[in-house]
Amino acid sequence: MTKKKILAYNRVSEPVLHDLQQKYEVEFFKHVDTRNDERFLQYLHQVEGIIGLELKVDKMLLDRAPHLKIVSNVSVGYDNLDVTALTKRGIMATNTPDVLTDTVADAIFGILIATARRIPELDHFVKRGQWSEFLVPEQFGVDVHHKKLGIIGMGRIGQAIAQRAHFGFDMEILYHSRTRKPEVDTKYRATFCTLDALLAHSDFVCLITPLTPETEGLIGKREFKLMKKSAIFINGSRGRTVVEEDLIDALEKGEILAAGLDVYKQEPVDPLNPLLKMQNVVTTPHIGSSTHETELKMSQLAAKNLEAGLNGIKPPNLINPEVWGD
Ligand SMILES: NC(=O)c1ccc[n+]([C@@H]2O[C@H](COP(=O)([O-])OP(=O)(O)OC[C@H]3O[C@@H](n4cnc5c(N)ncnc54)[C@H](O)[C@@H]3O)[C@@H](O)[C@H]2O)c1
Ligand SMILES: O=C(O)[C@H](O)CO
Repeated sequence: MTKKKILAYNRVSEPVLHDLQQKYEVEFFKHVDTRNDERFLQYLHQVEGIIGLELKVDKMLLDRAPHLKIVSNVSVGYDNLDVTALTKRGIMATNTPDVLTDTVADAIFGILIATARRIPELDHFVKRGQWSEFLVPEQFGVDVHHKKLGIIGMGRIGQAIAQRAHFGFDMEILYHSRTRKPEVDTKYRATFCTLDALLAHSDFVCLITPLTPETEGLIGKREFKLMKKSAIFINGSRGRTVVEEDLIDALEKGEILAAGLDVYKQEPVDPLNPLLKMQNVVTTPHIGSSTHETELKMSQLAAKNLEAGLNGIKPPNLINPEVWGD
C-alpha cells in the first residue's frame, strides 16, 4: 500500500518526525519561499497533511495543495492560518493548546522579572569587567512583588501568569479579556476591568492575547500614553498586537519605563531594529514554549492531531469543527 504523503515544516521534534517517517512518506522543509521553491511546490501538490510551525497557509498555498486534508500547527497560536479559507475547502486545522501553558507563563514571568530587575543589562556589566565599585542608584531596578499586574487576555496562559503573580509575588491583578471569569476573580483575587482602566492603573502591563483582526495593533500610541510613566510593558503574544513604532516612540519619550519582549513585528527581528539598542528593553527570541520537554509535547500533540485527521478520526484540537459537521 502506498504511504500517505506528509509535509513537515520548520520545527517538529526529532523523535516525532522519526515516528511519522515509519508510517508516512514525509518530506521536511526548514525555511522555504512558499511561492517559488520548486521542490516544496511539487511536494505540496501531493500531500494530504501538513505538520509544523508558522507556515503561512493562505488561499494561494491551498490552491496548490488539492489533496490536503489537515494542517496541524505545532503551536497554540494559529494566526499563520487562513482558517476561513481552510474551512471553505473542508480542510481541518489544529493547534497545540494546554501542553505549553506553564512553560510559556514561566518564560513571560522570567522576562518580567528580568526587565524589572534589569538582569540582562547588569549581567553584561559584570561580564564586561565594569563592576569595580558598589552599584549606584541609577542601576537599581524596581520591585515586582506587591505591585499591580495588568493581564490583557485572561486565557490559559494569562491565568497561569496570574497564578504565579498571586501565589508567588502577592501581586494585585487587573485583567481585561473578552469575558469576565468569576473563578479567576476568586482564585487569584483578580479584578476584571476595561482596557483603559487596566492601562492607567497597572505597574506591569502584560499582553497575551492571540493575534486576530481585533487584537492587531491593540496597543499603540494612545494606549502607551494611558500607561503610567513607571509602567513596564511585556509582550508575549505576537509582535503585531502592538504598533512597534509607537512602542519605540513611547520608550524614547519616557512615556513608559521599560519593556520586555518575546515577539516582534518581524521575526527573526531586524538587527537594525531600534529596540535592540535600548538598555531598558529586554529581548528574547520568541522563546515562550521553547524547552526540550514542552517542544516534544507540542510535536507529539500535533502528530496526534495530524494522524487522527488523516485516519478519519476527529482530531482532539480541531480549530474549525464546522468541517466535521459540528
Ligand atoms: N511567546 C510565545 O512563545 C507564545 C507561546 C504560546 C502562545 N503565545 C501567544 O499567546 C496566545 C494565547 O494563548 P492561550 O493558550 O492563552 O490562548 P487562549 O485562547 O486560552 O487565551 C486567549 C485569551 O485572549 C482573550 N482575547 C481574545 N481577543 C481579545 C481581545 N480583543 N481583547 C482582550 N482579550 C482578548 C480571549 O478571551 C482569551 O481569554 C496565543 O494565541 C499566542 O499568540 C505566545
Ligand atoms: O503560539 C505558540 O504556540 C508559540 O508562539 C509558538 O512558538
